[in-house]
Amino acid sequence: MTKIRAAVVGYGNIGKFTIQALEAAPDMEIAGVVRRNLGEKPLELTPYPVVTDIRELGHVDVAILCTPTREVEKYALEFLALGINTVDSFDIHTQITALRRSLNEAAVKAGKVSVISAGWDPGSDSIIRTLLEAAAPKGITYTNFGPGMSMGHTVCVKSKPGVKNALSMTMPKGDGMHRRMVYVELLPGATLEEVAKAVKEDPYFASDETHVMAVESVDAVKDMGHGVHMVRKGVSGQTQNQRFEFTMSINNPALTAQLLVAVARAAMRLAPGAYTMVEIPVIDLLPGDRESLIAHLV
Ligand SMILES: NC(=O)C1=CN([C@@H]2O[C@H](COP(=O)(O)OP(=O)(O)OC[C@H]3O[C@@H](n4cnc5c(N)ncnc54)[C@H](OP(=O)(O)O)[C@@H]3O)[C@@H](O)[C@H]2O)C=CC1
Ligand SMILES: N[C@@H](CCCC(=O)C(=O)O)C(=O)O
Repeated sequence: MTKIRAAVVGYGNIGKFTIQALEAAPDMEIAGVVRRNLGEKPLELTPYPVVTDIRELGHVDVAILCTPTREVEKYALEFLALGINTVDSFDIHTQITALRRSLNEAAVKAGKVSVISAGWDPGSDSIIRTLLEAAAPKGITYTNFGPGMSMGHTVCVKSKPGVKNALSMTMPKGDGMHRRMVYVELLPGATLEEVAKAVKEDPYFASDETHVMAVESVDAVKDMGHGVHMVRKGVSGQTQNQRFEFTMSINNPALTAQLLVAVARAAMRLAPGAYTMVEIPVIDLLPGDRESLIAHLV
C-alpha cells in the first residue's frame, strides 16, 4: 500500500498531537514538520526531518496546518501554489465561507484540494448539526461547549501585546450561550486593563461575557480537556417534539488532531477545490476497503 505523505505545519498543541495521530494511522507517513524557527529538536521528532521550508521535505501529499487560525490562509495559499493539498482547523465561524471562497479559487487553479475548518467545532460537530437538521428540518440546535479550554480563544489571547501565556476557558451558560474566563500571565510592564480591553474587543470574544484575570502561572491552572453537549428539538415531517442529544468529553488537541488526520486522508479522494467537513463523504474519513467498511458500519 502506498502511504499518504503528510507534513505537519506548526508544532504547538495541535501539531504535537497530529504527529501522534499520524504515527497511529496505518495508511499515513510523516514527511516531516515545518516550523518557523529551528531550535533544539524535540526528542519525539528524532525520526523526522524538521525544516523551515516545506520544499525541503520532498514529495508531500498533504500539509496539515496546525498554526494559529489567523495564519491559515497565508500558509494554505503558499502550499496550494506549490501543488500540495492542505487541511486546516480554521475556527472563526463567521469567516468560514470567505476562507472557502479564497482557497477554492487557489485550489482549483492548482488542481489541488483544501479542506478547511476541520476538527471538532467547526468539524465533526458541524456534521452532527447537519444530520440533526436532516432528521428534524424545523427546530433549533443548541451547541453548548465545556466547561473546557478553547484552543482558538487561547491562541487569540496569546497573540495580544503584553501577554506571556494565556488560557481561555469556555463555560456553558445554557441554550448555546457561553461565558469566557480568561487567565493571563503578563509580561513586565503590561497592564491587565490594556490586555483585557484588547481581548474583549477581539471578534473571538466580542459577543460573549468575558472576564480576564491575571495569574502567576498559566501552567498551574491549565487543563486541555473540553467537551460539548448538543441538543435539538424539532419537527420531522409534520410530527413535533422530536428530541436529540449528543455529548462528548474529550482532550481538545487530541481530538482535533485525530480529525485533521482523518480529513487529510479524505482529501486525497476529492476533486480539486475547497471543502468543509460537511461536504465530504464520511466514509472517506476512514482507512480501509470501502465494501468492508459498508458491511461493518451500515
Ligand atoms: N476546529 C476545531 O475544532 C479546532 C481548531 N483549533 C485551532 O487550532 C489552532 C492551533 O491551536 P494550538 O495548537 O493550541 O496553538 P499553538 O499556539 O499551541 O500552536 C500553533 C503553532 O503554530 C506555529 N505558528 C505559525 N505561525 C505562527 C504565528 N504567527 N504565531 C504563533 N505561532 C505560529 C507555531 O509553531 P512553530 O513554532 O513550530 O512554528 C505554534 O506553536 C487554534 O488557533 C484553533 O483555532 C483548535 C482546536 C479545535
Ligand atoms: N474551536 C474550538 C473547539 C470548539 C469549542 C469552542 O468553540 C469554544 O470553547 O468556544 C477550539 O479552538 O478549541
